[in-house]
Order: sequence, then C-alpha cells, then structure tokens
Amino acid sequence: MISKENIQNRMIQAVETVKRTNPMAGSITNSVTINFVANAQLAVGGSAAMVYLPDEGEFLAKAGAATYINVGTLLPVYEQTLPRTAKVLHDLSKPWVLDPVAAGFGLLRTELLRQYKEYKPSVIRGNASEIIALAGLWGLDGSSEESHVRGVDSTDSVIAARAAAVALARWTGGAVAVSGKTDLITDGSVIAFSQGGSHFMEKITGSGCSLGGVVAVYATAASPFIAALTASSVYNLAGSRAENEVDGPGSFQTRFLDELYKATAVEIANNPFEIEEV
Ligand SMILES: Nc1ncnc2c1ncn2[C@@H]1O[C@H](COP(=O)(O)OP(=O)(O)O)[C@@H](O)[C@H]1O
Ligand SMILES: Cc1ncsc1CCOP(=O)(O)O
Ligand SMILES: [Mg+2]
Repeated sequence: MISKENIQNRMIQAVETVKRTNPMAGSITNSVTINFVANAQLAVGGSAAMVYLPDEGEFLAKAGAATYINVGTLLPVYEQTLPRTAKVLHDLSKPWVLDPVAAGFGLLRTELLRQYKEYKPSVIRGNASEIIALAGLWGLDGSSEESHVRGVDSTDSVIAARAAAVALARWTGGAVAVSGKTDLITDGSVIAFSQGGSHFMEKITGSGCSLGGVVAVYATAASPFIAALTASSVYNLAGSRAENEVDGPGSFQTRFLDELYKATAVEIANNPFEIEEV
C-alpha cells in the first residue's frame, strides 16, 4: 500500500504547483453557488471560468487543464451542453470532476447522469446519498444500499456509501470523494478518511459544490485520488480554523475563504487523515 508520507509529499507538490501556475479549471455548475465555486477556486490559487452553452462547454473542455461539471440546477440547454462537454473530456482524456447533485431526483438529471457512466469522470464528488444513488443508477456493486435522496443535502452516513464509492472508483479508474463530518476518499484500492471541517459547513450552501470546483483545480496538477484528498484536506483545515473565529454561517463563509487562501502546502498535507486498504 502507498505510504502516508508518499501521499503527503504528493499533496504538497499539488498545492505548490497550483499556487505557482494558476491553472484554469472551467465549470458548468449550478446557479445557486456559482459565485462561491469561483471564489474558492481562486482562493486556492486556480483560475475560474463558468459557461452554460454547448459549444462553450466544448471549448472550455479543450482549453482548461481540468473541468468541473455540477448538475445542481438543470436547464433545457444542459441536455446538449453536459453530454457534449463530457464527450470531449473523455475523448481527450482530460481530467474532470462530476458532482452528481441530487442524483435520483427528476427525469432529466437521471438521464444525464446515466449517460455519464460511459464518460468516466476522473473524480466523482458528492455527499453520501448522491454517491449511493449514482452507483445504483449505474448498476454497480455496492449499490445495494438504498439512497434516501430528498434534495441536495445528504440523509445517509458517509460510511453507508463506502461500497458504492469503491465500486464507482473501480468503474471509472479514477477517484471518489464522499463528503460529510468525516470525508471518505478512494481510488478503489485505498481509502483515506479526512478529518476536520465545521458544522457551519452544513449551514452554508455551496460547501460541497465549491469543494468539487477545488478538486478540479488540484486535478490539473495531481492524480484524481491526490486531487480529491488534497481538496478535502484544505476544506477540513479551513473549516476548522474558520469555526474558531466566527459565531454564525454568514461570517463563517467569509472567514472560510480567507482560510482557504492562507493554508500552506505543508499545513494541508498535515491535516489529519487515516488510510486503509480496501
Ligand atoms: N458536520 C460536519 N462537520 C465537519 N465538516 C463537515 C460537516 N458536514 C459537512 N462538512 C464538510 O463540508 C464540505 C461539504 O460537504 P457536504 O456538506 O457533505 O456536501 P454537500 O454540500 O454536497 O452536501 C466537506 O468539506 C465536508 O467535509
Ligand atoms: C440548494 C441547491 N439547490 C440546487 S443546487 C443547490 C446548491 C447545493 O450546494 P451544496 O451541495 O454544495 O450544499
Ligand atoms: Mg452537494
């Protein structure tokens, strides 16, 4: 099994490369949290660009070093934009991150997410209910757990999504990050459990969506597993630090962005995590 020290060295490299090179990770994301996603990407050292139209999605997929696709608020145009963008990413073997927000909810969302099985996202990032629902939709092992999707917030525990996460990662050959109080990140053979964060992260909209955007930024500079773990670690570190300085969700969001910006590569790699073999 890969050593913890090796993982931490690769995390440091990813963070430093991003801070030095300001890589562009474009997004097609939801209208609720679009601004927060862009701000989080900028805070960690990336560059952001958001589009809606099919040809612009294809352009972004070619131009960006990685791409983020989040299905949070669908519009009719996405019926064209999402498959066309994902096809370019798949055909060019470019890293891309999928956030299957509210998987299992509505016909268009279900149909689009079903198509994504063949386009194999490099990282799938979602909460437990979304990960369980996506594995079910794709007919994978580990989907025997029933998702209790109600909307965009999870009603399942992270550990209940473990088998689904492993099955999804094995199918894509990439990584899966399941968020919650403790985050689970796997490439199908190793699982990392990343600690930290804040209860305030459940009280602001977009902590999960923006995490997906930041995974895409790190995916420009690291493997899917390292990118997902590095993003989860900086979120957990920044969340814990921000919580100590504020007394409510409004000021938390502002402080959280400051802490994302201030976190150093070594601090991020040293945020507590455990690893185990699957
Ligand atoms: N109760 C909690 N305690 C600490 N961190 C949390 C908690 N809930 C969520 N987080 C953190 O918030 C971020 C978003 O996770 P989550 O809320 O599960 O995503 P989503 O917004 O997609 O449902 C992750 O970094 C996760 O670690
Ligand atoms: C509230 C809401 N509704 C559709 S997308 C969205 C944002 C969800 O953001 P997150 O999953 O990061 O909390
Ligand atoms: Mg979410």
